[in-house]
Amino acid sequence: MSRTLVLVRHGQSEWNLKNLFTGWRDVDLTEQGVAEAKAAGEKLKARGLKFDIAFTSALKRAQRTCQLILDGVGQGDLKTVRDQALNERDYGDLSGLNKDDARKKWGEEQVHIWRRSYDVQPPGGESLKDTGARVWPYYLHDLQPHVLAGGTVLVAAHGNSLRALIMALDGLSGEEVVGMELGTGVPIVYRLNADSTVASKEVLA
Ligand SMILES: O=C(O)[C@H](O)COP(=O)(O)O
Repeated sequence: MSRTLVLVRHGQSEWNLKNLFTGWRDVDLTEQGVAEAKAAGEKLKARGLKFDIAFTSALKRAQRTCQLILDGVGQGDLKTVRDQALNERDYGDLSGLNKDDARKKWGEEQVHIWRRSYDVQPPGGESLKDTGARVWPYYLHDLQPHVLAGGTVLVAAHGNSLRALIMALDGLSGEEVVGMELGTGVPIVYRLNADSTVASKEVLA
């Protein structure tokens, strides 16, 4: 019984590089982002991991990361489910703005609250709580059954959709999640118990 769940934030995107709020805007990976996704595939291959199914978002930076990882582990044709439930948090009116310009306009503290707090919505956008309200049910209904059936499942998604998922998996509070940062292209390997609790977690940094 593998019961393994691998979470990977997409590689660096064009707007990560430009320091712009991205959210649901559909931007591509940079060359560095492609290299990070390939490196994630190599790390997972070195672990001997073989996936039964892959899940990704409706956004191309996550989809390309997913495909590059699958190519890297020699499973380029694996069934991959795309769903916008796994999309990045919707950054609303902040989408497309430069993060440093936003700090100058609204202050460091307000921007940090918008980016990292649990339940404060950025203007016109989703809080992490809102994001979790779509990610967690999707995990429970569509994804977790594959893991509990003994499978090995890849999820290539986004900084905040994965923060919401990890918050629930790790049982973090709204205060604890504020300090959580996910690196681009860094695989996080969970092994679950039969009762769906977490048996182990390893970050392949
Ligand atoms: O949508 C974005 O801008 C990034 O992917 C995540 O941004 P954050 O680190 O500001 O949450």
